[in-house]
Amino acid sequence: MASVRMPSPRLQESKKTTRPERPKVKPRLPNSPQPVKSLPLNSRSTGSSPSASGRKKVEPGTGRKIAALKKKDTGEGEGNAKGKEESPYSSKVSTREERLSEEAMDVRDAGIKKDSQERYPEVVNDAERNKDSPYNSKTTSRRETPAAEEEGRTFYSVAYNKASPISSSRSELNWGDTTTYVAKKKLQAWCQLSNGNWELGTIISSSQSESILSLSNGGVLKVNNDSLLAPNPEILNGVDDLMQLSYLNEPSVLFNLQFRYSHDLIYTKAGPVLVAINPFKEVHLYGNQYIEAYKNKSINGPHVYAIADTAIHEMIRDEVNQSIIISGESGAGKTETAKIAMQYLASLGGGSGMEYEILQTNPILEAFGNARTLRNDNSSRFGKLIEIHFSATGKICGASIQTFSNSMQSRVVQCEIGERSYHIFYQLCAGAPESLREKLNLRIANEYKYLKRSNCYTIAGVDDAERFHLVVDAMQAVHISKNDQESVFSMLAAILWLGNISFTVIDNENHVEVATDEGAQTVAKLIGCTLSELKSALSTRKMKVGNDNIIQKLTLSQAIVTRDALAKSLYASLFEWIVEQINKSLGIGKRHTGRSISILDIYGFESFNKNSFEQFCINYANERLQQYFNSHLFKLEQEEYIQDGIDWAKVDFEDNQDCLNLFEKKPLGLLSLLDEESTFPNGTDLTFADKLKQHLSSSPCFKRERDKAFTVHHYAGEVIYDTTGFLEKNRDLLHMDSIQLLASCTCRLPQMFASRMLSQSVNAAANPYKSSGVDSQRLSVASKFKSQLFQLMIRLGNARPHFIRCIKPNNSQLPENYEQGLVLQQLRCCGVLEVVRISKSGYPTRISHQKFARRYGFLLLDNVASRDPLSVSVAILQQFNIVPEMYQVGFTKLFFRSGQVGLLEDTRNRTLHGILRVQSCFRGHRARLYVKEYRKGIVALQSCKFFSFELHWSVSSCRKL
Ligand SMILES: Nc1ncnc2c1ncn2[C@@H]1O[C@H](COP(=O)(O)OP(=O)(O)OP(=O)(O)O)[C@@H](O)[C@H]1O
Repeated sequence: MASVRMPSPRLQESKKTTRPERPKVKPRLPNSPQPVKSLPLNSRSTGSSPSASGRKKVEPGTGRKIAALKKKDTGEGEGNAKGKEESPYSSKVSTREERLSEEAMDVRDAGIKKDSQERYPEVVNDAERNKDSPYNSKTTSRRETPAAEEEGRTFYSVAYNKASPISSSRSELNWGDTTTYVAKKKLQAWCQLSNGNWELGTIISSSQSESILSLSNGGVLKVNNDSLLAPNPEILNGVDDLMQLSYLNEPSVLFNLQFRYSHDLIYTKAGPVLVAINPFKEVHLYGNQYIEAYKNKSINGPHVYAIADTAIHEMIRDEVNQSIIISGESGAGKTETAKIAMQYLASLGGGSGMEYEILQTNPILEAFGNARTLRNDNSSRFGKLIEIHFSATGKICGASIQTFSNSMQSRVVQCEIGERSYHIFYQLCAGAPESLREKLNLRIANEYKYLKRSNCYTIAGVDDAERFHLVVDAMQAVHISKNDQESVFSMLAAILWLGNISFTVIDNENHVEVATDEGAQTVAKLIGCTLSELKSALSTRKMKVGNDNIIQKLTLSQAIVTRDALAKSLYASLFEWIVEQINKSLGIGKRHTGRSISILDIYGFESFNKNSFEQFCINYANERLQQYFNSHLFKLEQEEYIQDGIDWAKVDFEDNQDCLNLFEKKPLGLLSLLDEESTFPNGTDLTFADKLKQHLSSSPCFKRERDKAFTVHHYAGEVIYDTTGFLEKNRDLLHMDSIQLLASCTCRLPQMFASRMLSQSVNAAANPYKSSGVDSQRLSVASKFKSQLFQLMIRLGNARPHFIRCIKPNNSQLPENYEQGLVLQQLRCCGVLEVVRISKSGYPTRISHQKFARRYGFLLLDNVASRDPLSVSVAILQQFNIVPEMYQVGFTKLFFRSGQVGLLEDTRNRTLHGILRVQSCFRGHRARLYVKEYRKGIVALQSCKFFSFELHWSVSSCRKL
């Protein structure tokens, strides 16, 4: 943890010159008793208050508008809506006397409901129905909900009480010294269960150190008081920005997201970050109606559209490039989110036809770069940055795509049981027309050994043949000619047939010869070489020893490695070539302004039971992105503080430079040592692991493990890497004989691939990590990845970022299933909790002086009617003895440390609660007096009537007589 205490020359300068004088806050007089209109401050009632502590104002009506759009989309009827609005309060049956005594309470509840519905209509209505919500605990009575913000309401005076200062140690709720109160009021708190999940429990008894809580399943739990965390007021359930939470602890963040997710509100802001939870089902949040609504600003709740909208407007207004950085683990929804953002940009910047081409790149890239994995049926095995360029008038005029991959090609020859190779292979086998099938000698997928190994050929609900036609159409749209398309399909078929090539052992030393079968013959035909050239390239190796050229026969295992390396290399080159063709087609038009919006869809941090080279590269990339993310967030915070003239030097932020040094340092960093070991002919995964332990043990982010493993302390947690396969994957060698084979082919694509490989190996000669011998060592995979990453960081550095963090709620890819532990782990990994932490360590709650004065001014003893909001605010801070470290007074706003406003809010609520009690007592008393008088009057009247009746009776009886 690096505590950043930078001198702020800009701040100091502004202090001298432009800065208006900051209000002087009188030092607190610790021992002077302060009469304050409140109940004890250290305690809070059952977590419910209409807090306005949030930094951002909730847009009134946003949810209602979303709900209205949803209804329009789904055709939901009016009756339903009415049903939803039914209040549990309206059905309450009570006697007149009860109603009289509860009048004050009813007014209060109505206030809350009105306030809630105005602020979060969709959430409040649903909340009432959602009995399973952890917030809707049965033990929490609505009657305990404190009063709402209702400025116009008149209150009577309240009992005075001595104020307890809000101490710095109480930034989170501390139960220690409020035990009796806590137990008596049935307060709630977050407690962690043995399975790691958090639950909201009701405190039934509490001592100095421990509390006993009752849980929703009827069980009880004894926990240490220190482990209890404060819940947020109920009114904050489902807020659309986590920063609005008074208590920014993990369970509160988790449950707020869950609350929204359960209402199909999959997007939530975490300050500057958009959190998107994968619904794994169709949610009615997209389409033209929504695009129009976001465009017209008639709704502005958190959404990918809102992010894209901000990006496009800021690009035009400030003439600054923008980037939308989407990350998350596999299956979290990054690719879908990227498509949604592209859809919005295409809709806003469309008109030239280019937007259609850009959208058509998706089916191509998905076909060639996505595959079914155990975690995602449509998993992208590469990262991509799509940069969309705009003309001066804000119209799309071009785009370019950059891809990032670390050994994506290995999937071509091997993938796990139940997974698939790249979609395009299955699409080609299923959808190629007859003429193409004949030309390529195509078979069905399960006749190819490369596809057969994982024993998975189809994906539920996906028609590969149909997809093939979509890919062909998309290729057409991005101007890949019919000839080129055919060449691409020939390469794909050649790769498949390569896998079917078999070898015959010809001597005792296990040397082999390529069998002259259908496999070899078809490959030779498809790439345009002779059968003998192919056979020699796959079964022999030419070597130069001194001045002599020697031909060495390969053993079976060497031949298989050579064949597979050729297949992988062909696929990697083919993918690169396709991206290049797309880029040519999307080439930037003449009306280019130099302004762009880049969408980055990149794999998130990964930590599995077994972590290999792929996770090593991915996590390294994420460390870089995290540093960028942190420095950006920190910068944003800093800007706001400076703008308001407050001292921002007290904000800490997590610096991951040590971890980056561990990866990047030369010559003794993980990447350098990996490249060095990869070039040693005798280097093995074990010698690599030993070298790491020998040289890097002093790094704070490195830990030795047994055998071939080592641990890295990443920003998102510790990951144990197993070095098995590291060297081979990093070398990604292609035998020079194979390159020469491709160079000698008559077909255009293999020729082109070969010349590129040769030029890369020439360039690599200038690289200190070049390989020796005749093998073509292009740049090592890790080095190539690192240089791609540096290019990416340069591009991002020139743009203003917008972050979207995708979260996978469960591993089964099922809707309505929210696994707390899984979500929490991702929130940590993707930096959402870091945002929250940075905010917590700074001053996350910001309230304008006007709003603060209006909300809390009535608590002051003095008459403040004539005073300006700033001095009212300062007076409130003084009266409540809020410790100066807990807040800063800005020019326009007050900045509070986390939890401070929650405490102030409690005071306000208790005060209002007291007022209501006094009101109800008074009204009860008045009502009783009234009833008494009334009864007296009736009795008097009745006695009169009785008298007159008696008189009447005696007169008429007399008459009868
Ligand atoms: N907004 C959404 N609405 C509906 N379904 C979604 C949404 N986002 C994602 N999904 C579902 O989740 C699946 C996985 O999403 P996606 O492929 O975008 O994940 P990813 O994060 O890109 O994964 P990977 O890193 O493996 O490529 C999609 O195929 C889709 O079924």
